[in-house]
Amino acid sequence: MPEVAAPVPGTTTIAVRGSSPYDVVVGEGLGDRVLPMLGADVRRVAVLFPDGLRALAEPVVAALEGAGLRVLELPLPEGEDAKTATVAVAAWDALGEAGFTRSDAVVTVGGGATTDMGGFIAATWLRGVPVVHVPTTLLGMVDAAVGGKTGMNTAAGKNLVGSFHEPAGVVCDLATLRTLPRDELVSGLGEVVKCGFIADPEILRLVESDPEGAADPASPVLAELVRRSVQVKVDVVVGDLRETAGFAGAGGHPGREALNYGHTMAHAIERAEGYTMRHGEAVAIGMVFVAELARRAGRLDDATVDRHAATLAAVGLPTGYDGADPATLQAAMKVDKKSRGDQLRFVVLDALATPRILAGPAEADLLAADAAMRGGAR
Ligand SMILES: NC(=O)c1ccc[n+]([C@@H]2O[C@H](COP(=O)([O-])OP(=O)(O)OC[C@H]3O[C@@H](n4cnc5c(N)ncnc54)[C@H](O)[C@@H]3O)[C@@H](O)[C@H]2O)c1
Ligand SMILES: O=C(O)C(=O)C[C@@H](O)[C@H](O)[C@H](O)COP(=O)(O)O
Ligand SMILES: [Zn+2]
Repeated sequence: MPEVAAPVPGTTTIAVRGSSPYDVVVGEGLGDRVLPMLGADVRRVAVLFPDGLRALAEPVVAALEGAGLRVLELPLPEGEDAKTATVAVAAWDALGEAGFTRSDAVVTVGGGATTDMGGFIAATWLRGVPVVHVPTTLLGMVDAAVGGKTGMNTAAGKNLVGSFHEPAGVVCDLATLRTLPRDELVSGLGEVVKCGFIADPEILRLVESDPEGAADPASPVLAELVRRSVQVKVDVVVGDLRETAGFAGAGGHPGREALNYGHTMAHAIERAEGYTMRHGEAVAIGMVFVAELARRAGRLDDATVDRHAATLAAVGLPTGYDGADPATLQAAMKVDKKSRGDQLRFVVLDALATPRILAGPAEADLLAADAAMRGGAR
């Protein structure tokens, strides 16, 4: 039985109390927290990481080997290049060759692309083996590693193949953010700001009052933003893991779909740009677009709409896009998972922290919001 690690001072544990409960720990120097999360029966672990992040994966590998587990290292391509069927097949082949069984597990070390793909491989191997995520980007910590959405892209679009597979635990070691390039950290702030708009306005206040601290891995402001954003995500997913509440009409709140705020347009832009734009940057633009759409549809007040671009720009996120034409973006949005038949469905705000669904918006409103998006700063 692995020993339970003593709490490190300054470490926060956020319990995810769903049908498969697990903890998200946030703090510094948490390398020893992975082992106890794996469970007592695990004999062998596949550690998946982008090849360029070997230095961050090695201490995790050493800790597992030091505890007597056998480790299979599986390097993945960088970033979005990992989220392909070819990479999934190669990983399944490697697990098969090594004879991985249900007493074995997966650990991911990397950004959201790595946790998405590693989570998908864990979800599909033998119909599901345990996975512990060690996110090393801000975006991975506050969003991708938590909540069990896993997946990859196909030629038709972003995240179109995947599954819900909750992790056995998530270790957010803030020390890993020190090597993260600033642009990647700022990209993660796109999802942080999203959490502020859909659920926790204190996040917006913290970002607006100290945008420098928000982007500084050594700042207590960033640590507080991580804790608050994880809490937002946890609160949403425990109520609607499989994203079905929006259709049950749960008091108008769209359930897990709320976390998709800004993502309908973001995923369309990412696809149009061949996945070269960072996800959090695309989400920032997507939120500006959908706030404008909500204004045009008479759903959201001017001050809250304008706050989107102001807050995002304060941390250096883009607020406009003038690439692919409106028809191309609209066609890409049609394959979004929120669509039903030919009808586009968007998460909009009716007020701050009041996410709701806007189904089948008027074509004139879509075009006006698109035009407004093209006027923003990149
Ligand atoms: N499953 C979900 O709920 C969910 C939520 C949000 C986003 N996502 C997905 O997450 C992905 C984006 O994740 P991301 O923004 O973390 O990007 P990413 O995983 O592509 O990582 C960005 C880059 O940073 C590098 N990197 C990671 N950690 C580092 C570190 N500590 N030091 C130096 N370099 C480091 C990576 O190798 C990569 O090159 C997208 O595919 C998105 O769809 C999933
Ligand atoms: O966890 C969720 O649910 C989210 O929607 C979080 C998003 O930030 C994330 O980008 C997610 O992968 C998008 O989901 P998708 O179902 O539109 O692929
Ligand atoms: Zn996202």
